[in-house]
Order: sequence, then C-alpha cells, then structure tokens
Amino acid sequence: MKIAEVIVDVSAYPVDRPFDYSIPETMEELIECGCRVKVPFGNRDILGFVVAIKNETEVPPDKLKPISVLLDIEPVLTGEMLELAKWMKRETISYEIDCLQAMLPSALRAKYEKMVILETDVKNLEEPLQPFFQHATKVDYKEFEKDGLLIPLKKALKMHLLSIENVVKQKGKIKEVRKVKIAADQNLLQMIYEGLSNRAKKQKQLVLWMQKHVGEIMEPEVIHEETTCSPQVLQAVIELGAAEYIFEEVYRNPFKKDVEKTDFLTLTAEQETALKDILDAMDKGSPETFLLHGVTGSGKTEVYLQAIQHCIQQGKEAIVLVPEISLTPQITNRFRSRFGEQVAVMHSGLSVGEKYDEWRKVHQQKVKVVVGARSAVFAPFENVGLIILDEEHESSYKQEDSPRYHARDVAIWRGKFHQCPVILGSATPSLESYARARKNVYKLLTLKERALKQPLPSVEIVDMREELKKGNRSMFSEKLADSIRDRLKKKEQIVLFLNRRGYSSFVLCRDCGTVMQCENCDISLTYHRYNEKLKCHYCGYEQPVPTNCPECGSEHIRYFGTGTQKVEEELTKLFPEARVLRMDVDTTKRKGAHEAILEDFGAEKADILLGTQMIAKGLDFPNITLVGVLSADTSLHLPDFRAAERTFQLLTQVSGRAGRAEKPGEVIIQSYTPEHYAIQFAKEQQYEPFYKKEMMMRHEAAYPPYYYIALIQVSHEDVMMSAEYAKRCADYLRSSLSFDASIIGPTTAGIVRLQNRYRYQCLIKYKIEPNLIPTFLQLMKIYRTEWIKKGIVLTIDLNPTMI
Ligand SMILES: Nc1ncnc2c1ncn2[C@@H]1O[C@H](COP(=O)(O)OP(=O)(O)OP(=O)(O)O)[C@@H](O)[C@H]1O
Ligand SMILES: [Zn+2]
Repeated sequence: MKIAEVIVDVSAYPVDRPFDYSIPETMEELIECGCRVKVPFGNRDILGFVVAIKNETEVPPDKLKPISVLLDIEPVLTGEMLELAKWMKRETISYEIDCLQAMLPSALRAKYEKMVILETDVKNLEEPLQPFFQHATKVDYKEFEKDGLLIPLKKALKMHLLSIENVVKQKGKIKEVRKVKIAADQNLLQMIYEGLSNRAKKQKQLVLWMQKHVGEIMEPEVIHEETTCSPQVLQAVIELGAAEYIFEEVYRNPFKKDVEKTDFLTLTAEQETALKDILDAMDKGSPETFLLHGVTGSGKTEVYLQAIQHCIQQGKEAIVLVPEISLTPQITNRFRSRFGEQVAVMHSGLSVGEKYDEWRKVHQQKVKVVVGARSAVFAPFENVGLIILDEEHESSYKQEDSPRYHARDVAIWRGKFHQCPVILGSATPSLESYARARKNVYKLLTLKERALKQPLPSVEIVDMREELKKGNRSMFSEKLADSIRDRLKKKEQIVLFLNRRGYSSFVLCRDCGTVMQCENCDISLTYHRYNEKLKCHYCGYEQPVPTNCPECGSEHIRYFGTGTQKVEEELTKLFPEARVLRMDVDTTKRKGAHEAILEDFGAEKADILLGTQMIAKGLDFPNITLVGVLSADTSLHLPDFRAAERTFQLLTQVSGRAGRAEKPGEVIIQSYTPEHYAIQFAKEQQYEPFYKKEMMMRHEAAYPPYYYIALIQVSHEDVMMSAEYAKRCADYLRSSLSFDASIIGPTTAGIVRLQNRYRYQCLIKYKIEPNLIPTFLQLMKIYRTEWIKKGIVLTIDLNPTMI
C-alpha cells in the first residue's frame, strides 16, 4: 500500500507537520506530489497538499485513514515549490500550509468548474478519449471522472494533448463573474446587525465586517477568505439585505490593447559592461546575485530586456518582479513590446479569473517571461534562467502577513535552485543590498550616466519656514509657483508629488486641540471630501464630520494638513488655465483608472499630474521638465529607523521623472527641515555620500545592516493581558537567547491600539544567534498550544521592513 504525506489546511494547529494517509487503489496511478486532496481530519474533510509518497508509515493500521478525494490529477505545485515551502516555513516562522497557499493563485481556492480542452487533433488522442472531442473542444472534467477515464486523461495532459481550464461561469463568449455588493447604507447594516440573535454568531460577525466595507464590490471568495465565513452564512446575510449579488463581465484578456513591437537599442558602454557580466553568469550557470545600481533614466530596463532575450535564446524562462505600485501599463508594455505573446502579467489589478489565466500560461509553459508583483516570484516555471527584481529597495517586496517572506530572499533561493543569476536593480538600493555588494556578496554593476547622456535634473530646496515669514501661507512657494507658470507657458509638463492622501490629513478643534480619532485605533481620522466623511485608513471605520467638538462642544472645527484634493483645488485657483490630472487611491479605485490617467498624461491631455507615491516610480515621459515635491518632510518623521532612507529614496525617484529626454529637468523640493541630511543628499542626487552617512547612523544605533532585527508583537483586546503576555514573551527570549542578542522591550507598539486590540512588542537585535530559530519555534509552539486560547495573537517578523 502507498502512503501519502499530506500538509493539511488548518493553520492554527499546534504541530506543523505532514500527516500520513493511505492512497486508495483507484488513485494510485493518478496521485503525485504537489496534488491537492481532501482528507478526513477530526470529523470533517479538509484540503491538503501531497508533499511526499512512500511505502511505509508508523501510523497503526486502525488509525490510518484513506484520502477521500483527489482534486488535481496534474500537480499544482512543482517539487521545487514543495522544497521552497519547507525552507520558507523555517525562515519566516510560519505554517507550511500558509507558504504553500501563498504560491498559488486565489482562483484555486475558489469554487470553479473544470473543463478539459483539446490542444491537438482528435486523432492524436487515445481511443477512449476520442468520442468526447468529436464535436467539442471543451468537455466537462466530470465526464471523464464519471466514466473512469482519469488515467488516460492524465497521460494526455502530460503529453500536452489536452489541458485543463477552470471556469468560474460561462455565458456565450463573455465570461461573467458573480460578485457581492455590500449595502451602501451603514444604518441598514447596523439594523440588520442588531436584529440578529446572539446565537447567529457567524452572521453577526460577517455583518460587522461588512460595516467596514460599506458599498464595496467583492468576489465571494475574497469574503470567504477574509472572514472565514461559510457560503451558507454569506447566503443568509444576503437574504437579510446586507448585500446583493451582481454580475460583472470579465474580459479574460488583461491587455486592453496590443502593443507595437520595439527593437533592441544599441547599448551604451556602461550598459554593455553590465550586461556582459550578467550574460557570463547565465552562460556559466552561476547563481550569482547582481546589484544593478543605475541612476534614474540610466536604462536599467534595457539591460533587463537584453538579458531576458539571452535567457529565452537559451531556452529558459525569466521572472521579472516590479513593485505593485509601479506595475503600470507603461512598464508591462515595455516587456510586451519586445517579447509579445511570450509575456504573462500578474498583479492585483487583475480579477481572480484573469490572474488564474496568467498563472496557467506559466504553469503550462506557454509563456517565457512573467512580469508581476511580489507573489510572481512563485511563478511555476521549471527551467528558470534569470530572475530580476526592479526597484529592489521597495518595501512592498516584503509580505506583511504570514508568511512574512521577502521576495528578494525567495528570488535568491530560486536562483540557487536553478543555478541562474538574480538581478537586483535600483537607483537607490536598500542599505542592506548595497552593503552586501560592497562586501562582494552581491556583484555590483553601476550605471552612472543617463542613457541619452542627459544631465540629471537640477534640484532646488525651498525652505517653507521662510515662506511663512514672508507671509506666504499657500502650499506653493513663490519659486514653485513661478516655475509652474513658466512651464504652463512653454507647454511642458509638470509632476507634483504629495506624500499624503485624502483631502485634509486630520480634523482638529481649534479651542481645545482635540484631534478626531478612530474609535478602534489610536489614529487620527482623515477627512474625505467625496463623501464628506472621516475615515480611518487602518480599519476602515467611518463617521460624519462632527459640527461640534466631542470634547468641549466648540464649533471651531478645522481641517489640517494638505491632501491631494486640497492641492488640486488650490491649483485650479492659482492656475485656472492648467489642466490637472490627479492620481491617488481615490481616483484609481476603478479598474483601469490608473492606466487611463497615465495614458491621458502621456498624450499630453493635461499639463499637471498631481499624485501620491503612485507617481514616484517608473514614469518615463519626455515632456516632463518640472517636478515639484510639495512637502518632503512627511515621510521623514515617521518613527522608523528607515525613515531617512525612505525619504531619500522617494525624493531621488520622483526627481528622476524630470528631464528624461532632450529638454533639461528641474526639481523643486519644499521642506520645513531643509537642513536634514536625507533632503540635502537628495538635492545632490548622490547615492554614495548618503549611503556613508546613513551607515554611520545605523552603526551608532545598532540597526541593520550592522545588526539583524526581529520583531515580536503580542496583541489582545485587554491591555493588561497584552502587557502580561508580552512580558512573558520577553522573559522567555531572555532566558533562551545568548548574551549577544539584545532584547528591547516589551514596549508599546507605534500605534498602541489597532482595530480594538492593544499591541506590545519586543525588538531583538543580533549579529549571529544560533539559538534564534529554535527559540522562535519553541515560542510559537507555546503560543499555539496555550496562549492562543486566551485570545492572544502573537506574530514574529524576521527582518521587518517597518517597525
Ligand atoms: N541604449 C539606449 N539607447 C537609447 N535610449 C535608451 C537606451 N537605454 C535606455 N534608453 C531610453 O532611456 C530612457 C530611460 O531608460 P529606463 O527607463 O530603462 O531607465 P531606468 O534606469 O529604468 O530608469 P528609472 O530607474 O528612472 O525608472 C527610456 O526612454 C529608454 O528607452
Ligand atoms: Zn481605525
């Protein structure tokens, strides 16, 4: 008898290990490692992944249960992925099941119909399969199941004569998906909530959750995933009127337009040198990591493109990672215009079905290149020849939820597995990567000049304190206003960058100084003009703007700070002739909106592009000659040791949008702390001096890259419980770790109360600590077996990107 080791889908189980199940005879020829199955666990059937197949087990025969259902006859995960999950689980202290799930598109977690598609001439099929495809090219998988033809089907799949497609719902040529639209009326939801009896606990929970997502449209799978409610519970709540089903058309081709082919550019000498080293590593099959440090506009992308070309010529595949925020059509089109149909794109803007389609192209080896955000690092290619992380310094490469992996680490692991090089590219590398490059752990490649030899833009810093003294209370300094006027006259384009969102950052009572706060979090609420409400950006809580101060009753309520909407208003007042496009979370909510705004700006349908972080990266428009940074300081004063680094990176990146073609660029940075070194070095646009200064600061404070850090966070609804268990946690760490590791805390977290939970944390700094992982695993075990029952939530984040 054959035995399967199965990782089961219960991530709250104290022991994280595979369980043995017997393989029923009917499945023996069909089952493989990487297939999903249903297995009995406790008193129900749950999902699991087969991670190994063996002949023996220590489980006594009367305890051994058989696999109930085989979900895939083609494995969804490769052997590489199963191995990677084992590594990730230890590296990030998470459940193996969470690692495995993170590698798959969410469509595989949803309900779908499986169809078998004919990929060849019917005659090439084995005889028993032929009748199915005499009159159809698409046949329901269930037919084969019913007729016991899974074995020949599997064979045909292996030979790529057939393929399997998962379909959400089909009607004619258009694919429709069913979505859930949550009621837009907060009061209605509240009434439904209050009307539910306390015994309907799950339904109450769901309605409570819906109150934070008023009016939103979501896929039911997303709701199930986020709330763990069953379809029955959702159905019941929909019947009560808290939400309704709507149908949306889904165009399964995520590319709206075809792109024209572009040719390879003749490389500059610097690009040539960099490329040569990369190609050498590819030819030698050497898993080297390169850090491609190139100033903005130096043509890093062209180097990637030519390296990918070489990779394809070698018959291998390439993975390109881009931060979600800059995964714009501009970027993806540059890859599509070179490699056409050989490119798949993966990002969060796609629907569940589209994501799945793209993933399947990769899984079935129909494409050679994947361009995507963080999770595309798991693209199931089997013959990877090159992995690229563009803008490698971006914090979005680190996943903030379990499994807390960094795409850079996963990329390097895969590079070793496939014996292929990894390129980390940036104009402003993270300190960690640059330090590694200086120690020759990574190989440093440098592009010092812009591709067309254009000079970097000139940068001027305006001291906003002086403006105030002069009596200028506007958001625009005289200098910036003059320059904007000048460009409008010359019909050149302007980018204005604001590191904020919403209309006003916060609302304050002028008499007593009370700032309107979220009910659930220790965070001030943000005013949103489009619905005239105050909103919490952390938990989604919303309330109307009070007419009187809740503390002192005063009517003197004032809006503070500047958001993009407010800037836009002032812009139209100052420059009524200017055509302004605003790009922030509010204007890009609708699918494709991002794309449309950039397209309009590219077609010069607007003079000014005003936006948040979204516009700092990747934009490559020749007519932009002025970049204005309205307030450089906002990211500088965050309580995080990377605040200066982030500010420097942001300012350098956004400055780099100016003067990329023939016309020279100008950058104006407004600041209330112009003397700060991050701002001064950004003015020089010199990475090296900034790096040296910042390394000194990190050295003094014993922070990365000199030390590693790990962050343990404990939270509970009761502040005393949270404090108590955080202390137990710190005590445990102190008793288990060596003297080389310093443990700071427990202290309260930056935001103490979030979503009604009080948060404490311990920070661990260490250089070499052999006991670290075993200690964490042990701590996790204590948590999972005991503390979790008391309502404690404990998370461990190794190398956190934000603290
Ligand atoms: N060898 C070359 N010859 C001519 N033009 C080039 C060459 N290399 C790049 N370019 C052009 O220079 C511009 C900047 O290149 P690219 O966007 O690749 O730079 P980058 O380093 O990725 O920039 P950033 O980091 O600012 O996004 C692009 O318009 C690109 O087409
Ligand atoms: Zn909140």
